[in-house]
Amino acid sequence: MFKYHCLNPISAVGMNKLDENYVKTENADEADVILVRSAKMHEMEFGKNLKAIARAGAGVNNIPLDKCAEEGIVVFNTPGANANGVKELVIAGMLLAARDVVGGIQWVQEFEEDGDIAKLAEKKKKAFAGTELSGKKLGVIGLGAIGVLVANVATHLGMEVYGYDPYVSVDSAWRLSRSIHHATTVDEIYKECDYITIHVPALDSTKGMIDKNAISLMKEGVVILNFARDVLVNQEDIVDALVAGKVHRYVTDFPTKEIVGVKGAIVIPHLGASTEESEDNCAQMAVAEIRDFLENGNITHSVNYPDCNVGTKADGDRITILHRNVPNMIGQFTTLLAQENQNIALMTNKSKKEYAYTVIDVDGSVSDEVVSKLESITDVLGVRVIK
Ligand SMILES: NC(=O)C1=CN([C@@H]2O[C@H](COP(=O)(O)OP(=O)(O)OC[C@H]3O[C@@H](n4cnc5c(N)ncnc54)[C@H](O)[C@@H]3O)[C@@H](O)[C@H]2O)C=CC1
Ligand SMILES: O=C(O)C(=O)COP(=O)(O)O
Repeated sequence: MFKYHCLNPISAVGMNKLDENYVKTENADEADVILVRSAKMHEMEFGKNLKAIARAGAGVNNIPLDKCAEEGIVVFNTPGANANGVKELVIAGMLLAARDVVGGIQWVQEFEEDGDIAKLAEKKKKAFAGTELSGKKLGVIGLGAIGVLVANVATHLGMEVYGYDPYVSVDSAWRLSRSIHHATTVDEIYKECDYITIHVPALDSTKGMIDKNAISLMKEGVVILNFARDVLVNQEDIVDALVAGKVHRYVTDFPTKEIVGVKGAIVIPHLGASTEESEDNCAQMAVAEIRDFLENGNITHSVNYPDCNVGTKADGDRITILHRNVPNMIGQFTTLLAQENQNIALMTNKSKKEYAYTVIDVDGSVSDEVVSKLESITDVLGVRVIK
């Protein structure tokens, strides 16, 4: 029996895939697994039973990944599961920036009842007119799940698309339309493009990347779209650029006290992934990941431990060990199991940066004493036996 706790509401389409072996708890301290969307977890203390955190979504900057790794907690996300939802809103954002659709709708709503709205609209409409996307240059920074979709669809709107991502994955590169211009520096995007959209994670290396220096390289009247994270854009600098007219529109999915109410800012209340489809996709993927991890020890889409898939367990016990990626760990595990007269049927070890994961299937059953001995090995961070 596993206990799960939800820090945000998670779609029932996913939650319904948890069977009778899973029970909900309102007490995070006793949970085996926590499901979360954007709730901030940095200040949380984690209970001793916690084995996994599943982020039903892409960005994991709300979760203390290293602290979790050190406490033997595997953190998962759901790559690509909400990318289409975000892509569609980015396109809407570009259209809202191109013409003053929002201003026009507000004007109609505020119209006094005794006037001739049809006649007045024809006089007034020039105030809300704009430009078309077709023929404009779009720069996409970050060609992951979302960036690739945005880049490809923009080509169908007649835009000339520039893409920049020095770490692009092979999968993303395969998915990218051949007509996308490969920018080798981010400055090329800043200098050439009429619309610039960012789709990178919030990391130390990306925070504040759109600042006054970056903006100074951009075209007069550029449109910047940020559906990734507020911290990627220096809030003071973007406000100054909007006030000065250098940036025509800043479309963001992240309200901050600095940007709300600034002329030229189109601020959306973090709706990128808030579609039925994205919420269902994320929840289903998150639940599948935690079930496979808790029931079989397999890791898929972890952001702090290596992925590792050894299939379902055979008749004997399966030992899973989370540990630091340092020499002689496997030697110590196998020596200990040999001393305990355990025959190893299967063994896999995977590593990712500072952390590693070893799965060992034995023919027999593992005692609590063996688990304690494994736990006491230096650099071991978590041991579990799946019976
Ligand atoms: N508004 C919303 O509701 C949503 C926002 N997001 C945000 O969007 C971000 C991107 O999401 P996905 O595309 O799904 O993630 P992803 O991980 O598939 O793609 C991120 C891409 O950024 C690239 N990258 C990293 N550093 C870079 C740099 N300095 N310059 C250029 N490229 C760089 C990576 O190589 C990768 O290809 C997430 O991290 C999250 O913060 C994601 C989903 C929903
Ligand atoms: O997946 C992401 O990174 C998002 O920003 C979506 O966040 P949400 O699940 O809507 O709170």
